[in-house]
Amino acid sequence: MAVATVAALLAALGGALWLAARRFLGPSVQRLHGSEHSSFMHGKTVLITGANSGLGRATAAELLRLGARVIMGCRDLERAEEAAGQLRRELRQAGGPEPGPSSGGAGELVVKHLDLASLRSVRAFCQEMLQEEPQLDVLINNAGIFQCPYMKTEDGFEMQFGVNHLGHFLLTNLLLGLLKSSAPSRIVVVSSKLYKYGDINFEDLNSEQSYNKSFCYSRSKLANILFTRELARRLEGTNVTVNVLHPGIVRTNLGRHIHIPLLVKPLFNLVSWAFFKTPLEGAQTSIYLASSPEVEGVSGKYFGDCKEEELLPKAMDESVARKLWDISEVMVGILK
Ligand SMILES: NC(=O)C1=CN([C@@H]2O[C@H](COP(=O)(O)OP(=O)(O)OC[C@H]3O[C@@H](n4cnc5c(N)ncnc54)[C@H](OP(=O)(O)O)[C@@H]3O)[C@@H](O)[C@H]2O)C=CC1
Ligand SMILES: CC1=C(/C=C/C(C)=C/C=C/C(C)=C/C=O)C(C)(C)CCC1
Repeated sequence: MAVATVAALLAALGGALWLAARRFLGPSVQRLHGSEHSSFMHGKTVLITGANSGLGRATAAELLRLGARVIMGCRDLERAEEAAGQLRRELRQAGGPEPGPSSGGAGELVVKHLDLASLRSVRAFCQEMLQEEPQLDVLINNAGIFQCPYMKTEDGFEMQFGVNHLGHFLLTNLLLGLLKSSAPSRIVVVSSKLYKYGDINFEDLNSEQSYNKSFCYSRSKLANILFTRELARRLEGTNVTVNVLHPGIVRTNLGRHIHIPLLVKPLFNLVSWAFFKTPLEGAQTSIYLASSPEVEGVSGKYFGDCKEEELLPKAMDESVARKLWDISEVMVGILK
């Protein structure tokens, strides 16, 4: 008995040491543009949805470091201002570009209210953008909600489809004119590998007949990819590109709706700490698509770990993409 206990303790200790070594001694994140500050994105204005947390926050931090002017489109202004304050402090401490009248916007961070679960909010946000912003070089559709209980948006859409797809669909469409007049410009869409388990059921897009939270998340992420491919087709010849990515499995707040019993939570935390990407690691493909000259002119493609990847046929079905576009236009009330 004593031998078994000692063996179990030694195994646990060995496991913990191995995990710690993996985290601390493993390769640190390979930053795309080096660890030094640069003016790579100087003069560019970037809008990131959901930039107060996780991948969006890490993407904002890196693009600021590269000299961009970043607009954070967030639903909770208090959380957003808190994140913005931290980002500004981090940038200052690291000696990044100091925003001011002569900086040309470099390192400037702007917070704006945007609730993607409300078409009214999306419209008001875009109106403000069009009034105040003379240019928009990069739009990053990053915000997302994962496996929430059945809920509806202000306009009666199932929440995951409403926020992850429809809110961003309206946002992008209302900002297209500004993106076109700022060309060359880019749109980056954050999807997920879990798209593989989704289907577009046109008969019940709001999941009123049956709701499966995993399936609905996957469906919304498949919609992100179909939207990207249809938009790329529509944007041919405009010098506005649109690409979609999966970030890998990343330790963020996305799992907030997953219920884990209190007693096993520390174990889940340990596992996610050891095996998930950090937000900075997960954000690399978003940063790459937003800023790298390597993808200039590339459009309609799917990326992971900063490389193009193949899609399943269901994500490349042009007739489904067109039908989804048409129905989404009706759902969000875009008048032609
Ligand atoms: N983490 C992962 O492993 C993976 C993430 N992804 C995708 O990455 C993206 C970013 O998620 P991640 O950083 O992980 O998760 P987080 O939960 O950390 O960030 C999500 C962001 O989206 C915002 N958001 C949620 N609902 C709305 C809304 N109605 N209006 C405006 N903003 C909203 C959140 O705001 P608030 O803080 O106020 O809630 C938050 O800022 C998502 O699209 C997700 O699907 C894809 C694959 C894997
Ligand atoms: C980080 C973390 C959690 C897990 C989150 C997960 C598992 C998120 C998965 C997201 C994926 C795979 C999204 C794909 O699009 C827990 C266990 C909730 C609590 C401990 C901290």
